[in-house]
Amino acid sequence: MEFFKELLTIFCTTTLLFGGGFCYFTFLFGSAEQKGKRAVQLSGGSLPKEKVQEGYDRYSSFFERGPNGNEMDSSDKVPALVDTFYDLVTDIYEWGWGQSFHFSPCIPGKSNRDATRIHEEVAVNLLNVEPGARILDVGCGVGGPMRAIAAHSGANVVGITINEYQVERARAHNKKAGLDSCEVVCGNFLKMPFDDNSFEGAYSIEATCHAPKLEEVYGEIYRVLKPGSFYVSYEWVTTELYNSDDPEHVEIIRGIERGDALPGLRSYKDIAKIANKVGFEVIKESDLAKPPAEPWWTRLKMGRIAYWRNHVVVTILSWLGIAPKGVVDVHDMLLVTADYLAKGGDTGIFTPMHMILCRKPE
Ligand SMILES: C=C(CC[C@@H](C)[C@H]1CC[C@H]2C3=CC[C@H]4[C@H](C)[C@@H](O)CC[C@]4(C)[C@H]3CC[C@]12C)C(C)C
Ligand SMILES: C[S@@+](CC[C@H](N)C(=O)[O-])C[C@H]1O[C@@H](n2cnc3c(N)ncnc32)[C@H](O)[C@@H]1O
Repeated sequence: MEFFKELLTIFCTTTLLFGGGFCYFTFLFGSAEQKGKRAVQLSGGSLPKEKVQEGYDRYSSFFERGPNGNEMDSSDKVPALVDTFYDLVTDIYEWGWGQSFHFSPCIPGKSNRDATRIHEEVAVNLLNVEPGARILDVGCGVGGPMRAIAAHSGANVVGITINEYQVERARAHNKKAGLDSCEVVCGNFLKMPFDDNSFEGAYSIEATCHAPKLEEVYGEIYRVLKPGSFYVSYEWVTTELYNSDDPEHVEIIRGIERGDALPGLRSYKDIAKIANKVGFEVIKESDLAKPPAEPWWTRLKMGRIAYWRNHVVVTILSWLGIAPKGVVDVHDMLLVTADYLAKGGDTGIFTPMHMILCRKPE
């Protein structure tokens, strides 16, 4: 009898320890840095749970076909694929990165959250808009930048994203923040549902890199801006250090494209030419990653241990049937992507913050 009692005590203690440990791991450690999502809430966006694996397989097979091993070259398919990509990654991004889906230079003594906000405020400061002005966020994600920019500038921000799930998330965050100066629309930025000359400013943060032809999205932004107003963009580009004859460079850039749903990274040299082509005057252009800015990829590298912990959390949750099947593959893809992005930063061949400031002439 005594023996059974002891056995029961050992069993209960072990269960408690393991169960408690797992919950702690998942709910506390596994929670979003900026409290957007928790590990147990990971979903496949607008995709039904049972379609997540299929969505991932469809996404990854795109990069195994076509010229250069990248079927994203056939541009009419890109918006739908980008939409699927954001169904797959939005929750993981929010969980592991926060509500702003972009990089920013590290600022010694400041948190990642502050450095992110400052990078967003830099963009709207360049637009020179008055409080109450109507401005456009091209490719707004779940609205991290939009909320920071509306609060900082007093402008009314309209965001557009192709992904329905992001619209839902962004609206919920806006409501929670009590920001009625922010509005979110679901649509394609290559064909925007807005009138000509209807915005007093526009910005895009690490979003137009998804456009197969930059002139299409820049042309649309030009159309909806009022004459005399400004547009600022943070572009993902290859830098002057990129050498297309170096197989290591090519591998890094392909790795970035594959893990970030990009139809093909452009060279920094193309951006101003395209802006001019659609009618913009180019006021300023610079790579915000250049010194004295501190490396933007430090944050990615610092997170490596956390990403491996996340891998364990995602694997267990998927095995328990809490997270959809397929989430493990998506997370694995992001693990690899993080390495390619950090290599792009280390070698200096890639920047996610090539800034261009344009003006629509009067
Ligand atoms: C602008 C774009 C997205 C940029 C970044 C916000 C994201 C690029 C790579 C993403 C991540 C990589 C590793 C993930 C990690 C394995 C996981 O555990 C937690 C989330 C990551 C850190 C995730 C977060 C977002 C990124 C940094 C592109 C798409 C144009
Ligand atoms: C990396 S996220 C950046 C989001 C936001 N700018 C931020 O910094 O948090 C890219 C965004 O561009 C959007 N996007 C990509 N292609 C699009 C398209 N054709 N039309 C509308 N939005 C698009 C995605 O849905 C996503 O919201």
